[in-house]
Amino acid sequence: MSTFSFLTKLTGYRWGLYILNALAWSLIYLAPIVPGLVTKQFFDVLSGSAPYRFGVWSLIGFLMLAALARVVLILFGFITDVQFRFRIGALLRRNLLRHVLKEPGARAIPISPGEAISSFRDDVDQVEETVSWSVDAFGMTFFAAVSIFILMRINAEMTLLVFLPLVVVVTVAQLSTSLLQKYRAASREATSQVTGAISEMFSTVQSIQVAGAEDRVIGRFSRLNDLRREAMLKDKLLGSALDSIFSNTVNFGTGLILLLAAQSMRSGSFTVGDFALFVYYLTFVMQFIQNFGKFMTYFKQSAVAKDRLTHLLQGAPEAILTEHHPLYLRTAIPEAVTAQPGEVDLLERIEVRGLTYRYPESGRGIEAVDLDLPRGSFTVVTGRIGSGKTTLVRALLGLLPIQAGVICWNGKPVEAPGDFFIPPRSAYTPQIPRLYSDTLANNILLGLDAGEERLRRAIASAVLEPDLDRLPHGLDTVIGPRGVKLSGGQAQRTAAARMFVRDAQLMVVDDLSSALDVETERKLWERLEEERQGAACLVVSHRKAALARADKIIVLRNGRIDDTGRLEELLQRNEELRSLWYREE
Ligand SMILES: Nc1ncnc2c1ncn2[C@@H]1O[C@H](COP(=O)(O)OP(=O)(O)OP(=O)(O)O)[C@@H](O)[C@H]1O
Repeated sequence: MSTFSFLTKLTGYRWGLYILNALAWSLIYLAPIVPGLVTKQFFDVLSGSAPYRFGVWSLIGFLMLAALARVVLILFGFITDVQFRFRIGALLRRNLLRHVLKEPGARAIPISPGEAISSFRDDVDQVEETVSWSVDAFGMTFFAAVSIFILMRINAEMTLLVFLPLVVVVTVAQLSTSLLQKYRAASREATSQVTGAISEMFSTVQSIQVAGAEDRVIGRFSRLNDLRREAMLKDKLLGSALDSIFSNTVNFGTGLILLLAAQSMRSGSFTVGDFALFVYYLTFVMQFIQNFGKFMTYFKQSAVAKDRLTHLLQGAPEAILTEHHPLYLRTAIPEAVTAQPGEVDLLERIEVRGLTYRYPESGRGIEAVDLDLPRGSFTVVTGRIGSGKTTLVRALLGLLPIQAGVICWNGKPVEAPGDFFIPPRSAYTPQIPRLYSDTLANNILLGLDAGEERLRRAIASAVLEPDLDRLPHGLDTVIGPRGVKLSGGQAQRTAAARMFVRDAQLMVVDDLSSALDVETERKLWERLEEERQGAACLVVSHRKAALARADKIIVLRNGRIDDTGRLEELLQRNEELRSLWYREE
């Protein structure tokens, strides 16, 4: 999509407001035409070149009125401008965020969070700025056309001399914009790198300290800042050089006009009023030239911004960015519709055939995995480190975009696993849980309206009660980055409680071994058995307590199924399982 059609589609979100805005700004830019003519009349009256029609005070009154009208118009123009640009900026951010949230977890954003924040903030601002400046371009062009017409009628030769610099400036700007575009992209990139580095440093403070890497990290940060300074300097220098060319070319034109006007006035072909009109309009023409150049620069810069925003889409159609959706600025945002237990198709059986996902970066992952998860089953996926266990559960749940294979729920193919495998159909305890700076209860519920009893049951199933007693405010203790820091095991059990409270029909648990000692693990599986009410469990584990309980064990090796069966059979015939089992011992 070209930058022009991108901006047009975005503008189309609020055509009415845009037209109102363009109208307001066109009037604001056209407004000086009237005081210009009044000024001309004023001087012609004073110098006796025009008949005395209005008194001097009426002329002053006209000028005041024109100024007042312009002030009111500018006020109106600012209101329409702010209303319009806020809406298109918000739409762009909304569409991007929605796309990011819909992507499978592993593909959410192709850059660091810091860089993504930069892009959401600066690139969207840039696009907003360009669309907003387009109305100024219209207004200024109208003004230029009308004033040229009036001035040409007075003195065509001099008028050309006023507008000649314009052609020069526009040409220079056009020639240098590709260079400016390059510098702008480099400076944005360098800024993102710095923001990204800050975000990485803050999130890994402990690792940096443990590794004694402070000096190296600061050194790298300093190098990134140097690169940014260089890139910003080039960008700003070229921008300012262009600005200065714009204004000085016009100043040069002004000088020429003054010389020519003096000569014609002496010869009597040019009145004082004409002179006043030329000088008066010239100020605005200067503004037009500078601002038009600025608009063209913005336009080029928004091409860079658009490319960076498109990069965040990771190959999805660009049209996503400009899709029209409600923003709910004045009305309440509708509640998200989530299915309740009992409203979804009750699980009978999940069948997975040929599930394949290979990480593009390493070429490793899983290949042609088949899986059957009947209602009430307890399936354990096991294998060595790196055999593909996590990849398998994440691909099944739609957290990785599967490259081949089909997943069926009760015989019906699941089109978008990421949207489908959510509570109350499924719930998941990942290997590395994320906790938020909020109370323990809110971390478990995450907005779910579950009631005290269900929450207590989930905590018991996750064997989290002993930890609860030790927290200063129990369930109301603030945990996470800004609160009490939980141990790795406690964090994982909190994540398990988060899964249990959702009463899902498929429960997926990725390796709880670091969260549980042998005794606690036994308790957890026992309580799960009592509470799960027929839910199917898919558990990644190499621990005996889980393997011994499994209806079926799936042994993965190098991303493929090595064998499947019950523990006793596999211990007899599968070398891989035997080595895992006895290593545990
Ligand atoms: N983000 C990634 N990018 C590239 N390769 C990856 C990525 N994540 C995992 N892999 C590779 O894919 C393979 C399977 O990884 P996976 O995490 O599924 O193994 P696992 O059996 O769950 O290991 P563990 O027991 O350590 O959890 C490994 O060889 C790993 O190196």
